[in-house]
Amino acid sequence: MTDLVIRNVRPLGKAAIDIAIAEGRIAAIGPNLPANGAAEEDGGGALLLPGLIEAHTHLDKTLLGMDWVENRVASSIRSKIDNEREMKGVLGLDPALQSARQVVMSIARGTTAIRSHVDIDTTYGLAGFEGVAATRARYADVMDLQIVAFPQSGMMIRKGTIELMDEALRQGADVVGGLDPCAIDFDPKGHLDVVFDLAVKHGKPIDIHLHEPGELGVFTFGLILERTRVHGLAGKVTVSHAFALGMNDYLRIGQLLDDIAAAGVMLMSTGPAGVPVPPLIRGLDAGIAFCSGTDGMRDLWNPYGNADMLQRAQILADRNYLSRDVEIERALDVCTFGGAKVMDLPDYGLEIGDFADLVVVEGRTLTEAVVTLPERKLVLKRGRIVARDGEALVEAA
Ligand SMILES: Nc1ccnc(=O)[nH]1
Repeated sequence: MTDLVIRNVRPLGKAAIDIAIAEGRIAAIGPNLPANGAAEEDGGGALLLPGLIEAHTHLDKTLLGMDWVENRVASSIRSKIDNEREMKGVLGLDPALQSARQVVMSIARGTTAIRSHVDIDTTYGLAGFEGVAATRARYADVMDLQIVAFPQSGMMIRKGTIELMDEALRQGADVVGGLDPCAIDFDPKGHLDVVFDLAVKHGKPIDIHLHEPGELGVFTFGLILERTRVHGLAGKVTVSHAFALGMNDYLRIGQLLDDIAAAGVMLMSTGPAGVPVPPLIRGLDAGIAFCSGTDGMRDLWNPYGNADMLQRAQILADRNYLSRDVEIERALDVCTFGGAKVMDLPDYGLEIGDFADLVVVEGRTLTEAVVTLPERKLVLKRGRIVARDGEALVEAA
């Protein structure tokens, strides 16, 4: 039985058709579909996209909805980590409430799946994980939420963190995180052996923050690729940020991108200004799966971000100096199909049988939508309308 028919939408910019939805999935695609008494929505000739995928953020620590906090921290990663760990307690940040606020903002912007890194450290223990896990349960029918157990303050340099990581994974964290094995943890072999051992023990994928620049990051990449091959984890390992791949040595980086593709390691880039970034088109052409994300937003690291993955596609395209429509569409693809691949989301897409995780936006072409960032007219999760005209239909408080 059909539950909903969305009329006159253009899937990925193609010719206008109707979409029928039944039991949370796309049941039919074609012109003038019968409603058979089901609800109907008029798409008005707008674009139809699969749900946007937020594949890298930090839901546990956004300050959304709280008082403004003046950022006075030095720009080094070490300073940000230490400042944040201290200030979270001072501010009384509540990971369950804060993550709920960002999830609702994401829904309003058309995101239907989120991968969030969540801090695990010896100061707060599993509090962040428990808060975001509560949010994951609360919004389970409107958002796919993956939790990465993330040793933000380091693992080898803070005794007791490994045990907490293990416990978070035992309690249902979905992904094993890691962070700068050399630059923050001062023990690349120790750090990566623990990360890969935890992944094998719990049967979970890996997503490692790698801010390490240049030679240092290239060195760490070698260790990650080696372990990915040895453990047979192709398609299960993501390296986030990967700034080293922006290094100005095209022969070397070209070879490394090919090695990353061959190992089945995936990449996440937010397209930040001011730091080198992995070359998107070269990486995609090498066959690497890319995803993107908002990263930390309105938090103690930086004041920016609005959880809009359409805007993220624009930032990613702009940062990679893309101006041709076909290339800008590839940046959008990273924020839809790329994220779904990295997160291993089943039945994602716009084919019959896929989950009806959908976004309707104005735009003559996909590139125009990336450029103009229209309000999301309709957002559906598993066939249910969860946002309309830019407003989420679920609440945070
Ligand atoms: N970009 C980042 C945000 C939060 N934590 C990190 O380690 N990195």
